[in-house]
Amino acid sequence: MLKMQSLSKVYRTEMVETYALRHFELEVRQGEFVAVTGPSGSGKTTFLTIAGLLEAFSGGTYLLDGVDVSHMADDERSRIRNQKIGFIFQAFNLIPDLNVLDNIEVPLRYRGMSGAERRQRAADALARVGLSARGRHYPNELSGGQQQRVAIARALAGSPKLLLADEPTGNLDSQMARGVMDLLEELHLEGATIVMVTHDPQLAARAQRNVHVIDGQVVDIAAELHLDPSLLRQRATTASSAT
Ligand SMILES: Nc1ncnc2c1ncn2[C@@H]1O[C@H](COP(=O)(O)OP(=O)(O)OP(=O)(O)O)[C@@H](O)[C@H]1O
Repeated sequence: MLKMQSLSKVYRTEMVETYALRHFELEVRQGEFVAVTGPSGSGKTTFLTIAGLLEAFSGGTYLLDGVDVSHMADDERSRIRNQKIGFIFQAFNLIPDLNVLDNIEVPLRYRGMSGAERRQRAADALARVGLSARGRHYPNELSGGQQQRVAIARALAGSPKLLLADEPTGNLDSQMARGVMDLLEELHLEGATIVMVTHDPQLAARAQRNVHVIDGQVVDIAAELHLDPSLLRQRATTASSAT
């Protein structure tokens, strides 16, 4: 699904060059749930913005779903981003003046769908995250955990090939964070490919595989858990019955 080879990203100002990523190597297979961890400033967000085609990189190769996006023009890159990628951010990024269903529809406007199809997909995605009754509510009428579920529904509505999450539970208390992690685990068991950046080792432990980044490089992919789906399902059940 995602393959980065010797990827580098340099931020240049007049005085300083910062290598945010250097010889960055990562492969994520379809259906994997990968957590990317590492200290502050190690390059995790830079990796995620490049993986999500939000930012260009300086060198190396990036294959997304078999397509080499390394030298792509900006408009083509945005087209692929809208088609293939769903984003979940720490700050939810919902639009306060739009109700929940309208928020979920926003990215679908770039997919050339009819209004009826957009509404149907938004309703289906909202049902998937268990919030059908909240479609006409506004974001400030929802709890933080519910807002993040809406943001996940928005990411899912376009049926993305790849879900990218940046500290998805960073603004939530521990109970709500558990609910959001349960949902991500369920989506993974249903076949979603998820890459999640997190500071939190406990959250990372719930992913299928951990990738550690230090100083812009992947340093430890030996910490893989390689759990089979039945074990993951068992773990998800235990986690949700504990809440
Ligand atoms: N726009 C920018 N201009 C210059 N340097 C940048 C820019 N964005 C990031 N950097 C630098 O690149 C490096 C990696 O930053 P990045 O935000 O990817 O780290 P991170 O691991 O996500 O950190 P955190 O966990 O604190 O969010 C840091 O040294 C940072 O200062």
